Amino acid sequence: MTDSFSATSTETVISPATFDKMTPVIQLGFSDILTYSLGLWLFSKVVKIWLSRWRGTRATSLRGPPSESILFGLSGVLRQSEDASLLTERWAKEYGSAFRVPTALGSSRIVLMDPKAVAHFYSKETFGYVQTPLARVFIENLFGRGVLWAEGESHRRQRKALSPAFSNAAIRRLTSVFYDSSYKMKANWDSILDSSTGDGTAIDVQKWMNHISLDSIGIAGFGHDFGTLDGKHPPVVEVFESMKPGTSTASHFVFLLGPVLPFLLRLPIGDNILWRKLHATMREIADELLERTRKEKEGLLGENGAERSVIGLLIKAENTDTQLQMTGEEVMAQNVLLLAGYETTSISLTWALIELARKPGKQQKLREELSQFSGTDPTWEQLASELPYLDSVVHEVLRLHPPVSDTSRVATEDDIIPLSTPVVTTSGEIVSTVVVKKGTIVAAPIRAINRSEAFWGPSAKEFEPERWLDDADIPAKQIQGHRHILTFSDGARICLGRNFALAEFKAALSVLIRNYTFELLDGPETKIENHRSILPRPKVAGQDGAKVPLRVRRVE
Ligand code: HEM
Repeated sequence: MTDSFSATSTETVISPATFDKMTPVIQLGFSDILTYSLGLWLFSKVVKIWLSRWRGTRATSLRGPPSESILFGLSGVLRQSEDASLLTERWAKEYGSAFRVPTALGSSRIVLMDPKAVAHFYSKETFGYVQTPLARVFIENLFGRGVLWAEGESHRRQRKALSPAFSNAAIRRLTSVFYDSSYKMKANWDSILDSSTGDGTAIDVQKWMNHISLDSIGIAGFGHDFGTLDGKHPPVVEVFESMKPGTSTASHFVFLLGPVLPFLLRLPIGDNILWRKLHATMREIADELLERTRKEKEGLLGENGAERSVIGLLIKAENTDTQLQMTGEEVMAQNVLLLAGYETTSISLTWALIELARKPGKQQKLREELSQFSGTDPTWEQLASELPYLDSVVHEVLRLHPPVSDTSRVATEDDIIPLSTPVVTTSGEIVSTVVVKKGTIVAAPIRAINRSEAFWGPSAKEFEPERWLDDADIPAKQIQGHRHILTFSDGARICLGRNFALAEFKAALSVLIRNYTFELLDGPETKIENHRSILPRPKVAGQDGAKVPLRVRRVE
């Protein structure tokens, strides 16, 4: 038998040119990817139609905005829009609180702006509605098969194993970590102010909120000090800073077509390369930190701190309950905490300083509430429940600027979603339930709901912390989630770190506001834009990169 690939066979020696032709994967051009994608999509469409006819039941034919592109539906329009939540809110007014939005390649997704529907949707998280194939590939590529990736029973087990590390007792113990980071930042700012001659000085607050957030999650999450507040520049910061997703044509295509063709995410093109780099860096950090924590558990290292960290507690609990135990791979995949804890909190702190700089009266009101603490810091209990204006400011920032703007899931089975307010279908029928077929993408638009006038009244887009002190019976109270906002999501996947985030947010803000005043350089009307990063960040218009310079003065 001749081996046709053997270079020793004289009849079958393959020339370099022939070899090139035999390795088409390497030569896949953009048009090839598109052609294959369209072929696959057509095939999946035919199968879907065939399956739905075979099953017999019919989905509710919801109304919605018309498509503007055969290839991308309205995905391109939403992506280009400065604030997609305004479009969502407008469509809800026009088509009702459940409507259909055309997406790539003739597909669509159902958007729910109805409280009963949203509560029903979240109540079926991880069983009836699960991460979309695109999100699943993305999460697995980036973090591995941790709690964010898992569904159903596996998700429940991982959550239960992680929960003690986020209990009130655990967060109370971690509060000193948040203060330590905030005071390290203060020492830096004081020396910047000491060396400046003018009336206050311009400081890029976003950079410092990133430092507080990264050092805090390093110590509190993994028992490791990244040292950014001590002037260190660890590789993870470089990777985080270089993340500017969505800027190349290839990444644009992957973003728009990925929801229907998730395999595009596995190709080494566009942002996929960046995400892989981020994954490699996070994996390296998690490896190192876990190794250290394990050694400390075995008493090989004398440092304290690691055993009270989230991962430290997880490792300590290893072997204590076989039902809840995580595999080594699952513990590693909890590196998701690094990104989850870093991005969201630093963005929220930055927005708090921007909003308070826009409204100096409210900044002063907060300072007055905090003035009872001089020479001492609020305890965890005081932060949690004894400072109503601080609590209002924090929740108002989280309502107005949710770092994650929606929850998109795919139905694992046919479902009937109840509505509080009936909607009119394409045939003019009035329905108070929506029949959804298995495989349909359904979304709760967090940002649009949090900022909707229908729920929060005419001042919904304004920064008004006072609304949290007012016990008015507004429609927003029909929304579940954390304190009637969806910023931390809801249901089985509600943010595990929300109490951690709230303690850090409040501790850091209390130090900042007691010690400094903040002003936008060009006045309260300074334009703030979106900067594309892992999650969208604020930036002062015209700045190069995600910079938010504010004039900082010492409180006299
Ligand atoms: C302002 C700060 C934060 C916000 C707005 C926020 C928001 C969210 C949201 C919206 C989700 C749901 C994601 C999804 O279902 O796709 C989530 C999940 C999660 N968050 Fe947070 N988060 C914050 C801070 C934190 C912190 C500090 C940690 C940890 C230290 C953390 C850990 C997690 C984890 C582990 C999950 C996954 C939960 C699960 O899948 O069961 N988060 N967060």
